[in-house]
Amino acid sequence: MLSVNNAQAIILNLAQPLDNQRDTEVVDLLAAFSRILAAPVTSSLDFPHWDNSAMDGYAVRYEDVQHSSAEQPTVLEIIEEIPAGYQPKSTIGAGQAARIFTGAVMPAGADTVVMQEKTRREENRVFILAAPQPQEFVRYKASFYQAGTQLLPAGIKLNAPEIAVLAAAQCPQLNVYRRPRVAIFSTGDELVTVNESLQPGQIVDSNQYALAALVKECGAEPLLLGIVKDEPVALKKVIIDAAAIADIVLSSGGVSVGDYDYIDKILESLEAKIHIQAVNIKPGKPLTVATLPTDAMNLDAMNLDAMNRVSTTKSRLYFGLPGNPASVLVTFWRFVLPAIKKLSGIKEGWEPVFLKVRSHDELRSDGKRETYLWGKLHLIDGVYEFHKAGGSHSSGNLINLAQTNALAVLPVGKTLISPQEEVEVLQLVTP
Ligand SMILES: Nc1nc2c(c(=O)[nH]1)N[C@H]1C(S)=C(S)[C@@H](COP(=O)(O)OP(=O)(O)OC[C@H]3O[C@@H](n4cnc5c(N)ncnc54)[C@H](O)[C@@H]3O)O[C@H]1N2
Ligand code: MOO
Ligand SMILES: [Mg+2]
Repeated sequence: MLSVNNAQAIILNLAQPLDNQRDTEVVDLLAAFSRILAAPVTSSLDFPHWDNSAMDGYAVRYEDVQHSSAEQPTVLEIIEEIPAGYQPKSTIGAGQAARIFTGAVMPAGADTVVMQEKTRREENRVFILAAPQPQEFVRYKASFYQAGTQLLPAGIKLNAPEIAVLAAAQCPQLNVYRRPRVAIFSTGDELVTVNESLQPGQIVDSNQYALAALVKECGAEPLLLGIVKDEPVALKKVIIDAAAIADIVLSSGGVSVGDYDYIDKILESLEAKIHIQAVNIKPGKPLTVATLPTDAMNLDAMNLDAMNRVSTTKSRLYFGLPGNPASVLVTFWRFVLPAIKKLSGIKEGWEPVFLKVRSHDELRSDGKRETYLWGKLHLIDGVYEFHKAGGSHSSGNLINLAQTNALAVLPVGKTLISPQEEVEVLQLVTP
């Protein structure tokens, strides 16, 4: 059976980034938070914009003060006071200084700032009580960034530091990738919505909610197509509809070997190319990954409103996730999330990041499949420790996944991780 790593490689190869021309939109700076920059940004401003002081003190000529000490202070005449936001008028000559404040423009002639604490003031004279370093406490024009060079590259996520940089560079609007559109539907005759009363044999379609939340969490737009019966005609229609409006299609259920598991057969009838049908992972083994040829499905003939057509790419990535609720979450985190990241325009860092931590509990697997156990990372004296969730780790049990934030991984062949032993974990929620 296909290993988890090989499955990940196949999926990342299939996921193609949005187009950096067509699949973009212009948004205001504040709305750009957590979006993906679609075009590099260059500024015509230097940073700092001009030489300025890093301290409250005195702007001096280094050559005047280089031999100063508490015993033999240098005495300078103060010829100007320069607060922040003020353009200095005079040039500092031999034996002269300017009173200056943090962030204020350096006056011509001065090359060094002496911090206030190393001076003594007597009316319009200042006593320099210690020799500074040459150019000390001057933040030189363009020493942080040079105008005309690249300020930010395309394909990065705009977090608080990038938003601040863009504000400083006076970029009120940004060109970002549009959010990837992810169609979601659930399959199963036993499923009802949260509002419907449960009849014998029925359960609530929790997967749709789980997937909607996961898709939102990674910055994509969920398109909810509801519950579809285990019925080939209805399933075929929803797959065609989903492919017409989304970049990625996610279904849950119907991918195993049961008589009512139709997904793979319908994909074949739509001339989809099935790349993966099973992965050596627990939970989540019967995972289907396919590409849907949009032209073969005759989407154009469906007379869809051009605005509803989201992409001119020749195929859609389809994930038929296994129906068990724990399998849906685990396969999303392990396989779908990297694909959405790559599609979203992010340039790198698509793969999941594993941390090596200490396990608080004994972790067991039959060693046959790469096994994921859910639990919580606790910080103990600054070191992360994995605490396995109590209760059943059946893929049908959703309840004890609540309030977890990590998945511990037991590789194939590993049947036991003892308490205090090291384990690799996938961190799910940033603490
Ligand atoms: N003979 C075999 N049977 C099964 C195998 C196998 O290899 N041979 N694999 C098992 C594994 S592993 C998994 S995982 C499941 C996958 O099943 P399907 O993808 O076909 O999903 P369903 O049969 O439709 O449902 C499975 C299970 O999940 C519940 N479910 C389905 N959808 C939802 C939903 N939207 N919200 C909440 N719960 C849902 C459903 O009621 C079933 O209990 O196959 C095993 N069988
Ligand atoms: O692979 Mo299934 O998700 O173990 O139950
Ligand atoms: Mg089934």
